[in-house]
Amino acid sequence: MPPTGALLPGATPPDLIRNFCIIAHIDHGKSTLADRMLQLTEVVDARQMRAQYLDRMDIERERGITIKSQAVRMPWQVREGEQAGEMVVLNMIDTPGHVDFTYEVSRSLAACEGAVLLVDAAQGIEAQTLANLYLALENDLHVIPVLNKIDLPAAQPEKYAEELAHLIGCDPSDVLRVSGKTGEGVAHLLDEIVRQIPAPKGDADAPARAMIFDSVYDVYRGVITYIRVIDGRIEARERIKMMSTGAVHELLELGVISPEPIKSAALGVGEVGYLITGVKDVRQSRVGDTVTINARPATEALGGYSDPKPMVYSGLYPIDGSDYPLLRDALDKLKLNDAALVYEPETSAALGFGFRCGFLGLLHLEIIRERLEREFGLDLISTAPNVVYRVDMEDGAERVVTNPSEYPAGKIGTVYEPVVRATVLTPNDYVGAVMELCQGRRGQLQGMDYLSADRVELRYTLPLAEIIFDFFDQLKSRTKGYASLDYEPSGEQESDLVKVDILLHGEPVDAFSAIVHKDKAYNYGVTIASKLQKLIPRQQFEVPIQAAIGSRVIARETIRAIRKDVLSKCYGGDITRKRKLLEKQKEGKKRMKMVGRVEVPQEAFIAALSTSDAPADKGAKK
Ligand SMILES: Nc1nc2c(ncn2[C@@H]2O[C@H](COP(=O)(O)OP(=O)(O)OP(=O)(O)O)[C@@H](O)[C@H]2O)c(=O)[nH]1
Repeated sequence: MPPTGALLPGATPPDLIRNFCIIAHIDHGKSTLADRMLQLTEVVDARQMRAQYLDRMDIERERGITIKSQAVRMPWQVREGEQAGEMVVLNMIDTPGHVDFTYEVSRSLAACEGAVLLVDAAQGIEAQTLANLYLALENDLHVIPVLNKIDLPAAQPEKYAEELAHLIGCDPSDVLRVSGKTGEGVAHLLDEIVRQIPAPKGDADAPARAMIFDSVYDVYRGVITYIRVIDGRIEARERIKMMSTGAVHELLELGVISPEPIKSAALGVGEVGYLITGVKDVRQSRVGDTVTINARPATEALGGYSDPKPMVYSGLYPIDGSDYPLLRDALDKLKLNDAALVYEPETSAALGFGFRCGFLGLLHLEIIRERLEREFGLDLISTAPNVVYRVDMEDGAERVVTNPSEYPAGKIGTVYEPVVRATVLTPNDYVGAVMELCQGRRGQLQGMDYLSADRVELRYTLPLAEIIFDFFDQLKSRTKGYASLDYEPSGEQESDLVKVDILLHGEPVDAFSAIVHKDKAYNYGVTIASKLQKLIPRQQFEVPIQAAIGSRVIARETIRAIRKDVLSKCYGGDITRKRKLLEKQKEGKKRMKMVGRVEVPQEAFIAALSTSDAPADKGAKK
């Protein structure tokens, strides 16, 4: 239902606009609540409604997570209170909830004046609730505390209202209660959004300034950029300018999403909408950048812009070497929609041609890999993920290492590794288990607070490298699933790191090299060596498998020699049968990779890497 009268896009007075987002821990019901709001405000009618309307990507819907934020304009007629009967425009900005996408969350928040802080009434506050709340407060947002899922038999609204009120310093009676599932309390919440969240303020006469809070590549339209107008007015058919690069673009279309795109002649102060310029790559329309009008440009960009920086690297290789060009094309396509994805060609003696790719985090890696396999039909091997190391050489040179096999030889001075500030929320009973885990991962306790009688917040500094392996799964299993985790980058620290090489018959296998802490080197070496010993078939000569730091061997396994005579079974004189067997053996050899003189089946690499691989961090889901 298109908006009417004074509420047309481009002609809505700021005091009739409310811009808000919903922030929540994963699975606390943000998408479901958003769906109910779409229905109640009648922008989507019941027939069109499908679960999680706003999550457009298939992977998002299947995994139930939100990756790309979207903004929807919802006209709402206030039902109760002083403003009853009045029409207002609510712009809801859906934010991603995972730590990998913190930068996108913070930009979405900056486009709003208020936030609905949604907490599952059966779970209470979780680590991400806190992290998101802090982000919202940093952005000066008005926060409306809301308990969701009050229809659940296990809901404890009294207890958690108390907890929430304590956290944000309000009265427990100010905590709203809704059910995204049944719709209970949602109309009241919309009224409260209008009543509590401040209207946008901006200078309507100033040169235009709009902030980009999302940008999405569309096959048919090119890049669709989501903006929030701060000052002035953006008119359709103007030429716009990106303030970070100075690039000028023709404006092909301007509009709002409600929830399908509706074209508009202009967007004024406080409005949220989209623009299309014909650029083909989201890198030309970056989240956080400021858009202005070329004819009358603003002089100062809005603050807060920063480039996304990859935190985790992994090599991606096609299992079938002839798929390499396909993989390159697929990465080129994904890049159009993902300003944070970086990659460059790399060759591995063991795995052939592939790409070293940089990601924001493990979930990002997993999503990209899954899209490559699913949307482009590729079969891939990914090497164990690693973080970015900085190495100061004794001669004063500095190296940045994104691939363990490029770890410099020679006189190494100091090695630095990235660290994160992690927040773990856990019931009291598991504090010991959590501390043990964090200490085992070289964590340093920074602080500890009781949120309520039985819930504790622990703050740790941890090396990122220790988290990207099974940390999250360990945390969950040691706390019976009760603890939650959130973390953010926090610089780097000096560390006692070494590179462990794995040698087959004296030849290093680059795909298995790893940079690990000195104390863990032995463990890594033994694990990989014994795994390979089981995976590699016997050869015609004895094959030692060694783990080494430099020239010092720290672990060794041996594959004993065997002489495999395939013809021994064919004692008869049938020459065609013999030939067939020899052919078959040749076929088998094609699937082998030669490492020095050793034949290694492709499967051995896959098996060894997939188990030493971080177990797909289930997106911090459960
Ligand atoms: N009983 C009940 N279940 C709900 C309610 N709201 C959401 N759920 C369920 O909770 C689960 C998570 O809901 P989502 O809306 O996908 O959660 P989300 O916060 O959007 O999750 P992410 O997008 O992954 O951050 C789903 O299985 C929903 O069906 C509610 O009010 N009551």
